[in-house]
Amino acid sequence: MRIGTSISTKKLDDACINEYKIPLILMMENAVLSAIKHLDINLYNNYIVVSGVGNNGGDGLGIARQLKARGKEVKVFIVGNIEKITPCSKTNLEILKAMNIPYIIIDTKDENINLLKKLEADIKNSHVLVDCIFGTGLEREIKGIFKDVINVINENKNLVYSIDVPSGINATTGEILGSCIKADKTISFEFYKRGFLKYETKKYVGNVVVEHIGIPEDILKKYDDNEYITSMNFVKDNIKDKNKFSFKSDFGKITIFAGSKGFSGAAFIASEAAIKSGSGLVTLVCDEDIQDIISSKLSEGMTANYKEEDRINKLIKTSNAIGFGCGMGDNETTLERLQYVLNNSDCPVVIDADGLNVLKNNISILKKYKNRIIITPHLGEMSRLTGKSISYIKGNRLDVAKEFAKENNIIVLLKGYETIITDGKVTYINPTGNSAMANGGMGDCLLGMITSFVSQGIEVFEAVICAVYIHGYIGDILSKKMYTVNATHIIEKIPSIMKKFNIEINL
Ligand SMILES: NC(=O)C1=CN([C@@H]2O[C@H](COP(=O)(O)OP(=O)(O)OC[C@H]3O[C@@H](n4cnc5c(N)ncnc54)[C@H](O)[C@@H]3O)[C@@H](O)[C@H]2O)[C@H](O)CC1
Ligand SMILES: [K+]
Repeated sequence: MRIGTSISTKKLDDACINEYKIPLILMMENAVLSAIKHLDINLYNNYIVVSGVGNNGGDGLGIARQLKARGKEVKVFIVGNIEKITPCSKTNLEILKAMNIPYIIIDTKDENINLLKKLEADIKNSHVLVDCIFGTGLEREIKGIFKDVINVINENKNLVYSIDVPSGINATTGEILGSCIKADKTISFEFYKRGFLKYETKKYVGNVVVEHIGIPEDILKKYDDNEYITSMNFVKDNIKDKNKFSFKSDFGKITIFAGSKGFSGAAFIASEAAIKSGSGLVTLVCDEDIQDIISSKLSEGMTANYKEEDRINKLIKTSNAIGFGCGMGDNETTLERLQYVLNNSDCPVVIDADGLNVLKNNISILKKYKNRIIITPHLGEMSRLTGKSISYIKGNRLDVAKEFAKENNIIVLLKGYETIITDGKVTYINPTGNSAMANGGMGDCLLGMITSFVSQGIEVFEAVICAVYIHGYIGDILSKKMYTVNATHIIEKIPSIMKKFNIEINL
């Protein structure tokens, strides 16, 4: 699914009108019919539509007409300077008049206390309010009567469904411009709006659905911002099929550097996750004093310790992918080991945890190893790497991740709700995963999965995207029945869920 901004929406509109001669009113009607599908008309009978005077308002007037045509009770409020109504909205208003659908204008010029009271009373007698005050055209702080109307809706709300965006959100940045509708559901058109990715907007957007409104694919491609939400089909298309002539070397030989005294669990989880994700040969390199404990648990994996220099050199040279960092310790030795691995390998290297901690004052070393490093920081690690505060990164996650990836020629996976995966040019947002998974070991499991996926012949960037998706997808399935989902629960499920993704494409 594509992510877009107010600017991309405007570009699409212009291209449809000018290049493809598609009249705006036609796209508006497509938007109206798409929205109707999500207004739960089988459940409810009384609707209120609150429209502005822009095209988002026009969508609302069309929705009111279509609801009426389906036998629903509809009351319409139009807020704003009616003289400034856009041509398409005006057309829809004329049709409403002709159909004798009642509407009330709350004009910016008038004294409106009584009308606000009327709105409040009508909301109380309705089932659903459809919010069409502002869409992607919102451009400044909301004040006066607009703010009053939004407050009345928020204070008296029954169910609120917002069209395209909850009125009050800047669709591009996610900034709340003074006041904003708190929607239960947002029915957005063509793009998942970039602004919805900002954590602070989650309480305003509710559930988001994105609907197509008939914009030709050529135009969408032409104005693509290269930012997407990962879809299940993307993952299915990229999971490799195992054919009957395969050998274990075809499915990725990997080495994982992880663990130290007191942190053997991290090493075990990362290695086990890699084995269960389908790597043919997994070797864990760890400190000698934890090697035996891990060996006894890791039935299908091999282990080596740092004293076995020749073996390690061979492993580094022959691996299809290397995972590095979980539970290794934030110290000089870890940094030396990381540099050794990077200097002597030429496969993709996935770096997490202490592998990232030791990089915090040594970022420049990444630049030497073009296009084959994947870092997987959470917000705290990203803050240490970039020197930017956690709150700044939280508010600008997409841009911070993209900039860092571009600057250092690496793939950045910024963990969190809606994990970001970017190489600086193309960006994917992961929609799977949940808070039941927020516990120790989950990052180690993800490192193992990513390293394994990368080793199996899927393009590196795509492999990372798929691993993150499946990791969260398993968590989502398990969390339906489990209050807490641990890394070991995820690991157990990897083979059967991967099969599910794989079978469905081969049916
Ligand atoms: N291709 C598509 O995606 C289509 C989208 N449609 C819908 O159209 C809106 C965007 O419409 P637009 O007319 O550009 O903007 P708005 O309706 O959001 O409102 C603009 C309107 O409001 C005024 N304004 C802006 N900020 C403020 C403010 N803070 N206070 C008061 N007034 C403000 C501005 O001056 C304009 O008058 C999109 O979201 C979709 O819902 C169409 O359906 C066609 C296809
Ligand atoms: K809206």
